[in-house]
Amino acid sequence: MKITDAKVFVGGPKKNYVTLKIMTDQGIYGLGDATLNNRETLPAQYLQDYLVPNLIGMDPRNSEDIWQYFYRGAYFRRGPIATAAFGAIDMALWDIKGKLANLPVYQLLGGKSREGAMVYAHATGADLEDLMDSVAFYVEQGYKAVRVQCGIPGMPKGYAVPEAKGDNLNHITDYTGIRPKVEVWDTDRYMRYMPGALERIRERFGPELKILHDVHHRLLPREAAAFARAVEPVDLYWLEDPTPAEDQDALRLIRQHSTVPIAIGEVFNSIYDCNRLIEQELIDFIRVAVTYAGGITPVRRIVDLAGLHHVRTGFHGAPSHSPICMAAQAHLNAWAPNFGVQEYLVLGTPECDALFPSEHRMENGMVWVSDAPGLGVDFDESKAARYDYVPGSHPVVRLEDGTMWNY
Ligand SMILES: O=C(O)[C@@H](O)[C@H](O)[C@H](O)CO
Ligand SMILES: [Mg+2]
Repeated sequence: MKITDAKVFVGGPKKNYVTLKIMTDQGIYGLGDATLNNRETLPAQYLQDYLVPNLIGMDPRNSEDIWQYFYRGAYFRRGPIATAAFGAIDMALWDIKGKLANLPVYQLLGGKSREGAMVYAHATGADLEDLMDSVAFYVEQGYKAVRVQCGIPGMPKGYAVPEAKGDNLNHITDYTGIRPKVEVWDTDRYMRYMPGALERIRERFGPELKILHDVHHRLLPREAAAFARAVEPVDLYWLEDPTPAEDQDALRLIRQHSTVPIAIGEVFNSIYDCNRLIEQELIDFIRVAVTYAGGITPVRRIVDLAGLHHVRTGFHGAPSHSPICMAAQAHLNAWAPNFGVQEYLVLGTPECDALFPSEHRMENGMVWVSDAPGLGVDFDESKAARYDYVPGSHPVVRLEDGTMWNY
């Protein structure tokens, strides 16, 4: 069996999805997602210029060797542009493998450990009252877990939250131009306000709701330890990205002062970003994405390593991932013995569903994986032609005096 060709598409409904389609001499094709949020053209270019020409003629069944060939073959290792491109290839090869075997990918991983996989929604609010409405909206739809973020009084231009009340959809990446919007951050205001706000959410929604909160890497280690201690009474499901991702030792200080579960990893792109945190049991949830971390092959290894150390999965699911990445994660979630939760934002516009037809379903706060062979997502090329690349950007954040800070 041989790969005969591969095509890269960039575009989508209000998104720049990077979709890879690998064709074979047996008529079977595979699909992968290389969307690197707000830098989408770069993995596309890497695929087109280097990886696709080398793929042609390879046996698509050898997904492990192909992954190693590109990873080691690059000489310069890791980095999200490369791993997003490798990730798309790897997803497409698992898709082909499943179609060849006439089995859904979760069967190739070891079958189902559960039926539905719990997801968490993003509730956001310009202020706490607005956030409460947003949480109620998701609870009414049956979500069991909700991430909560709201504006901080006195802090201008928010915190990855809407500026206007009632605008509760998460659209962090802005497609009105290449120059990022600037948010303003004030740690003191956040530290004073947010623990009490989280307690009010717990009081209003009761003990059952799983409440998650994302700090977006903005606290220094001592501040994060103090914050984690302050939110202990809230009984959070997780506290996400409390400190800048590069300083892994920062998490040790948090551990010494609090038992709040820590989730990290959405900006990681290899097992080498995860292994110390997992082995030293400094985290409770690993948040890699199948696209950014290089595909199903390496992420399965991360999941197995995590399982040895009681670390559960909580894969990234921001709207920048196409339905193909979300499908790959749905298969891993169905299998993983140490599954925790899956982040889920409403992608399912009619336009997106038409471009990526599938039988994967979201109901009652759970994802129900498709039983179709392979990843179970198709791609309608005839509809892809109507979407072009639209320059966009992720916001940046500065302190009030102008100092650049961590998003
Ligand atoms: O946990 C999340 O989904 C967020 O941290 C987003 O990934 C981030 O704002 C990038 O848009
Ligand atoms: Mg996050």
